[in-house]
Amino acid sequence: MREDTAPEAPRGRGLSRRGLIGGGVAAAGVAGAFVAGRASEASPGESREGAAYPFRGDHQAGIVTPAQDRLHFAAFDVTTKSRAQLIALLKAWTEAADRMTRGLDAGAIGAVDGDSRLPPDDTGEAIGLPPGGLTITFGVGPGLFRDADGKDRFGLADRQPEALQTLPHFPGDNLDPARSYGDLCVQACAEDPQVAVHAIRNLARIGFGTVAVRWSQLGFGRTSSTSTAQTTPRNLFGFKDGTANVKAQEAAALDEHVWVGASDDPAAGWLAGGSYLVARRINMTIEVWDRQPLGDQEAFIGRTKGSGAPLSGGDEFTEPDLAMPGSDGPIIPKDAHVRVVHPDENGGVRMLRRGYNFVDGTDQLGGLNAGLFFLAYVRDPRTHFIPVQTRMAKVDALMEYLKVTGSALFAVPPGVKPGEYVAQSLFA
Ligand SMILES: C=CC1=C(C)c2cc3[nH]c(cc4nc(cc5[nH]c(cc1n2)c(C)c5CCC(=O)O)C(CCC(=O)O)=C4C)c(C)c3C=C
Ligand SMILES: [Fe+2]
Repeated sequence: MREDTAPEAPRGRGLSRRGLIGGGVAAAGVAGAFVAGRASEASPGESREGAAYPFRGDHQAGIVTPAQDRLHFAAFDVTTKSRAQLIALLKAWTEAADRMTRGLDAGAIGAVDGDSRLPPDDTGEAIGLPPGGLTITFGVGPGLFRDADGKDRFGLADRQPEALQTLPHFPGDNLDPARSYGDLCVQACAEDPQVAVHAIRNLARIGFGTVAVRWSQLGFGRTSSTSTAQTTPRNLFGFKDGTANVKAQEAAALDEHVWVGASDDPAAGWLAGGSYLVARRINMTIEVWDRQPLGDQEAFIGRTKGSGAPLSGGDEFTEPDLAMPGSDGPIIPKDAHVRVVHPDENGGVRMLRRGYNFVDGTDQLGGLNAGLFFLAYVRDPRTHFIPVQTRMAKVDALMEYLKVTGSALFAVPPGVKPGEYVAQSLFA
């Protein structure tokens, strides 16, 4: 077995590296901050195929990191009863994730250099590919703490955050349990779908016998910007999405709305510097939407389809004027999405959205099985998500075109410091 002694300076393909040509990847720094763009002239705030983001830092990468174009998200059930085995898995996942985000093979031996009588410690489909801006973000679900009968599973029950509970049933929810919940989650984002899939596949492989994939979701065409340097992408309704998102540059807003504070929950001090991740698989009835007049589509959203400007005027980044009168009530209708979810109508709360479009083939009627895989990071789902979602489900004009088929909530531990493993503070 060969040791990979210099992971920061990989030694070529067979040397457990995938596609490194030159340049370097810094070993330390803020997780998710831009480190190096080898294949391109990427600048801070932009995400490119050659980019590599440090896995370790104060916060996990993949939250404020400029949203990459591709997603593979997986939720896992923990199948072991052993706390030691669970911790061993988290250590192994940490090591593999750290390596893969550098563009290295998941294991030190690699996909093709090992003993031919043994399975390789990397699956090989990312051979030759650059790091692809890969970030891997881990979360823990309510089921990790207590089983369905409320029994403590791993001696963690007294550390379960108050806010980490199964989300309530909302009007419009049509949940498939096979697309919902989970004890652990992994969000892999990259510019190349093969890099994201490779990451999830190898983590699932490493977890064999300890965890089992419960559900997973592929996504494309990020439906949010998380950096002011990014242009705003479009969702499958054709509208710019992410304009008013919380962005990486808004340090005060991140502290107020995204990062869990040290005194937020006395039982869950381990989560300080982390966040909560809401995942909702939202099917969109594309074909019905496509038959709506342009003016109606814009009224449902509250913004113009072309520029993304609010119906009250200005450009994309002009604040909506919710009081401006129109010919029949306010110019931004009372049930328009941007009004219903606007902070001014929701006690000032904001969220960091990081969703992706999905198309999972066609349904039985020949319609696209498509929609938005909604991901949002919030400081507390009880204040920052549940009330907004409740209001949306009751009054939002968009709801007629949406069906929520999957739902999950995870606590996302703080960043992994050098020498630590992911979620170490939970087990300390
Ligand atoms: C409960 C939270 C939200 C869900 C669920 C949700 C679903 C959803 N949204 C769109 C399209 C757009 N959303 C936009 C803005 C926006 N959406 C939410 C929350 C949820 N959306 C918030 C908090 C905001 C920002 C509001 C603000 O601060 O002004 C927009 C406008 C552009 C933008 O600001 O991003 C669009 C378009 C769809 C299609 C959808 C479900 C499939
Ligand atoms: Fe929205």
